[in-house]
Amino acid sequence: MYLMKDITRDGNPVLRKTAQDVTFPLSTADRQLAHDMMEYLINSQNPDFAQKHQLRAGVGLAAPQVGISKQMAAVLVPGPEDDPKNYELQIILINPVIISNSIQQAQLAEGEGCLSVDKDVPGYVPRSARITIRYQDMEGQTQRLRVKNYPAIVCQHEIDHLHGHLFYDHINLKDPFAMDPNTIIIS
Ligand SMILES: CNC(=O)c1cccc(C)c1Nc1nc(N2CCN(c3ccccc3Cl)CC2)nc(N2CSC[C@H]2C(=O)NC)n1
Ligand code: NI
Repeated sequence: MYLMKDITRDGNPVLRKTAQDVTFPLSTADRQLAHDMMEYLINSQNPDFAQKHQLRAGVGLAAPQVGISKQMAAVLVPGPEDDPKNYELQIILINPVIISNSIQQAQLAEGEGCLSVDKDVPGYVPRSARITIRYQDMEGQTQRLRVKNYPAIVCQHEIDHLHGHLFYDHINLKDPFAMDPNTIIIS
């Protein structure tokens, strides 16, 4: 079970490296990694458990954030407020590649946070509103996933981690809240 002490923080070089491809069949360690990352997200989204263990809530976690420079990320986007466990997206992405993306952009109304970045970095993080991801599943089967809006933003944030990018790399430092008219604002 991961705790916040297991999460690498900005400044650790592992967060700025391109992670290594995962090979198949998955090793026991790789399977455990996938399980533990998803388990962290589930635990972090449980207010009582998160409070008890002082976990920051997240909807995505990439292997470099637990110090493992491998192309693997977990995404857990809750369902609606009244039924959060009816997840909008629950997936382990292995060797993910964004193979197409919309010109249309989207950004979170309140900017982005990251478990590996302790400071708040205000500003819009413009991303593609819709993307198609080619990835391998736990059995090594190549899959394609089309996502849009919030799940798309989360997937892009996590895939960025696999290439050594952090969310604030995308903030317009001259005008962090620059409003591009045809960018979808997601709240
Ligand atoms: C929708 N709220 C906003 O956007 C947002 C709103 C305000 C400020 C910021 C700064 C925001 N930004 C932001 N908020 C989140 N969380 C909101 C709370 N939530 C959560 C919290 C408690 C229980 C269950 C859950 Cl689910 C967990 C996720 N997550 C991300 N990111 C950027 S993409 C990867 C993802 C991530 O997991 N970061 C750790 N950004
Ligand atoms: Ni992050």
